[in-house]
Amino acid sequence: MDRTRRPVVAGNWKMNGLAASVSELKGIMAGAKAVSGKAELLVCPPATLVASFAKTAKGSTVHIGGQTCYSEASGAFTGEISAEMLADAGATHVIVGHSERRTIFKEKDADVQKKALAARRAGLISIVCVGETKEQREADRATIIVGQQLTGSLPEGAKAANLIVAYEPVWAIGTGLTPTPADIAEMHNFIRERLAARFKAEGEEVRILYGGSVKASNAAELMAVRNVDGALVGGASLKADDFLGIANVYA
Ligand SMILES: O=C(CO)COP(=O)(O)O
Repeated sequence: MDRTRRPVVAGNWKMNGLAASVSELKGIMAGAKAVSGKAELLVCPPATLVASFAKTAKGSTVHIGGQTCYSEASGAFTGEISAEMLADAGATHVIVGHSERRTIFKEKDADVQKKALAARRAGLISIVCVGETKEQREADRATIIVGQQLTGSLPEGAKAANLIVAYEPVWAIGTGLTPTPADIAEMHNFIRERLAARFKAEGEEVRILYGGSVKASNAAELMAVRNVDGALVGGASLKADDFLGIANVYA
């Protein structure tokens, strides 16, 4: 397993979770001790829970993040939440450019890049998501698409301390399907090369997460792939036991 970079196991709760879900966060905090020192744990609940979760997790080894942010710091943008607001609520990270944001909310690479820059302005670490659709992979265009997304979405001058990349093939999200370890290795190596070409030494240090149907039963195999520096987990992050089953790969 590649341990030159500190792994991150991140949970993206998507539009799931109510106040009572703090019990799952507490369960994650209790189990986090086994992996602390070896991997970073991050929970990204819906925006309504960021402040309370950050308060609950304060002093623990579990970080709290947002799932998106707007590029402006404040103003007449009804319904939006800025990176500064997430930071003020206690978040340390924010996911940007998730495929659901790109598809359902029509976010373009340029929007994602602005959000990543906003995250940096606010002192947050951005997790920039990229990934191809099934049709694009079948047409042998997966690396072309991911290359374009990286070019358009990553902020200039990124440092490993404020950027994480997540490779999430759209067809693997919530489907139970995953690429083969060989396909993941090929894509993560490609992303690493692009990061190194653009950000030089910093690009070698940026963590590259894999996301898409990660669960406890496949985590060991997927996390063992070269240049896979952790996981971005959807469905299996909602229950503490499931999430810890993945994180424990690094225990
Ligand atoms: O979209 C994801 C994480 O951001 C992955 O979701 P699943 O783990 O449910 O496939």
